[in-house]
Amino acid sequence: MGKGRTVLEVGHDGVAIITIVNPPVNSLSFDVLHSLKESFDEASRRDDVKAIVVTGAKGKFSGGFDISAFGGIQAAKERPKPGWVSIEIITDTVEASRKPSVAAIDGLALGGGLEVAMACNARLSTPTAQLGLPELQLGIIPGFGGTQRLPRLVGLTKALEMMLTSKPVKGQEAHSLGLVDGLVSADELVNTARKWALDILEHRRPWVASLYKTDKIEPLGEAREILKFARAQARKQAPNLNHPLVCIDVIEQGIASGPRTGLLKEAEAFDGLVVSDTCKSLVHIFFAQRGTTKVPGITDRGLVPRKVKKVAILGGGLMGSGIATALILSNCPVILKEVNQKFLDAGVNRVKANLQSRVKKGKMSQEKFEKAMSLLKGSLDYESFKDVDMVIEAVIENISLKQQIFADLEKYCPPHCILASNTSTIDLNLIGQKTKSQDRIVGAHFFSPAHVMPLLEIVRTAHTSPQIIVDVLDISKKIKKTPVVVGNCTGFAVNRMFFPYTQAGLLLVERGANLYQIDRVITKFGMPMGPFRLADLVGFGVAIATGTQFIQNFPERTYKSMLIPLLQEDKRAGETTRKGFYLYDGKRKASPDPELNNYIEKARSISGVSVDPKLVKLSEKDIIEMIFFPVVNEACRVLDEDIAVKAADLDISAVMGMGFPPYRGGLMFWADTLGSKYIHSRLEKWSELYGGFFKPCNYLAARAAKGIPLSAPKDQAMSRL
Ligand SMILES: C[C@H](O)CC(=O)SCCNC(=O)CCNC(=O)[C@H](O)C(C)(C)COP(=O)(O)OP(=O)(O)OC[C@H]1O[C@@H](n2cnc3c(N)ncnc32)[C@H](O)[C@@H]1OP(=O)(O)O
Repeated sequence: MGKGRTVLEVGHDGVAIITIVNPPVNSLSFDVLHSLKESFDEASRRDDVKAIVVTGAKGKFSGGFDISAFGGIQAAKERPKPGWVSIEIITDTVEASRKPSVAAIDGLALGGGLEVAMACNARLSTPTAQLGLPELQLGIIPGFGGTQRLPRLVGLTKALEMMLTSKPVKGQEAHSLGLVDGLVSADELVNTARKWALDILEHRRPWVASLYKTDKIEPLGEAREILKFARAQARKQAPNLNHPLVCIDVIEQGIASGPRTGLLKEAEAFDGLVVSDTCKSLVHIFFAQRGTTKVPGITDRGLVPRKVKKVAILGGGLMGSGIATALILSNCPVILKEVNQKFLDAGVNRVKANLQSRVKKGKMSQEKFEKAMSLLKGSLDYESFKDVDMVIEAVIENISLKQQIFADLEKYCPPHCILASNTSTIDLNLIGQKTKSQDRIVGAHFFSPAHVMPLLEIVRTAHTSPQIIVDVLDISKKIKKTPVVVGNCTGFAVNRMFFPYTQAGLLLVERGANLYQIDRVITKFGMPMGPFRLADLVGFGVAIATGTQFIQNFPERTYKSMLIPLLQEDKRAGETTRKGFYLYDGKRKASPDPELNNYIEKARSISGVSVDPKLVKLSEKDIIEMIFFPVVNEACRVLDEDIAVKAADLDISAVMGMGFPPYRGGLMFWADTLGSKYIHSRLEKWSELYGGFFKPCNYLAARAAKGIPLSAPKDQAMSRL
């Protein structure tokens, strides 16, 4: 069975409508591309066809090249010659057709989809359609002529912005940029496009080949300045990535040597990038992100999510107000409950401040701000909880307080209501102990700031009903969070994986490694912050509280350093006190503190360890491995205990919860590029030298023994073990 096609229909007016059909997003598979060429050839041949309209089925023009075909391209021994799509099909067949063509764009025209549209002689779109070239997000560059045509349609600066940020523009903006020639409502779209195509034929409208447009392109000297600036920006923003620079080079080639040379250079560069590790990693992340909502035994039962029309939040602190902000931003009415008027006012003001900062940045209109605020109601009692569909508890981490709250909720909320807790450390079974509603108790673990961070851990206990999980998955989609369904344990998936990150840092520093060098190397690897800068940001109060949880639950593998408590004792509690591992100025700029050595020496003597010359001169590679392999080891335990459903979910958790660089494919994907055998042997060695903290877990040992990837599903691995 083929993967999609185009359908050609010729009307009485002599206009051939070529429709791209490949659900769900009409992506351009090779079958679709071949069929597009055949449809154009047929339309050119047929005497009854005067002009052509290209459109997409069911309100979507096209989501671009078929990303699921990348794997095949990467594995293929022989590949078609560069440019057979961008030159032979898109340029020499579509754009060079003897009959004028108009793209009728509804829904989306992304990547290859927009590139096909740009090769047509005019474009019409609905005001809300999304148009963009997001290829860089996948580690490639536009490969169907986008690097050449977009600058010629919208100018170099805007084209660079659209490609380098991968952000689409809406039809309305596309029109003002000159990317589309007219805005039309969805019902009128195809009919208007038909007339437009005939108008071109009859010279009532211009017949434009975008590839040869010159009016929007700056003269070469000026263009080179703009490109130079873009290069500097790209190097600064993504120092580990090469493909943004390749994209800029390809654009430059087209401006300097002409668009056809540019097309060829684009095709060659695309062919090189599509097989790169960066592309493989980012494509993995693309599918892994969409895969988190597929939970075996839960989402395959045909359950339909129930509508959540109103949510109550308990606690207006940092987390509660952030969660309330996320909900009202997605048009969901919220009741925010606090224990007294002062706290309630503070909570409502936090929500207000969150939204106002959007208004200030120009991301939100005053009207939308007022609309969002009108969805928030404060409350000091449970009276208004009678008709809520979901409650999210976000009070301080105190077991008996939470137990009381859940017992109250059972009394005041309707029986269908989802009872969620945002706890990050307390066992959900304990929280629900005083209720008979264990089946509707679920964890909704947001990350701070909750209205900004994209991840939501949905924590299920052995009693949580599948319907509740399906409901919360649906809510996460509505509030634009990526959900990961995890099991109930200390730290769930993200905090559990994150814990050894700082621990490894502390162990190394006590044995003589340079703290600031560790942070530098880890940041260079691609993390937003190294373990020490992060600990400063989170604050030592939280670090010590979490540490206590881990010592209680995982004593055999928790490294008990006194460094953080010693600093805390001296009122150096991290960034909020302007002193932690670093010193902070008024602008939050961190600088190293020579006095830190005194604390390190004290901690060293308490731990009874001495400086190890090997650890004083660690290479960058060693630092990366000694910090991250314990993280990988913990992730293996998380998988072994079925806390996470699949390794790809941990990749997404690492990328969205920890800031692990997506271009390395997430934690487990990255680990598999190094191999289970290698990781195991390194950990084994270090555990002999430095103790149980590094000891490889059984899951890792078993896979290393047979050379099985860490991310291979358990059932597949079992058959090989
Ligand atoms: C040579 C060319 O220059 C190269 C290219 O064109 S590369 C491709 C460029 N295009 C893109 O990057 C767009 C990628 N897609 C997206 O951003 C989003 O999917 C979207 C905006 C199109 C739709 O978003 P949304 O409505 O939230 O639905 P979403 O869940 O993401 O996607 C729906 C399904 O379509 C699939 N899909 C989306 N775009 C696809 C694509 N280009 N190829 C293959 N499958 C695609 C998704 O995997 C998902 O499948 P699933 O239901 O089995 O999980």
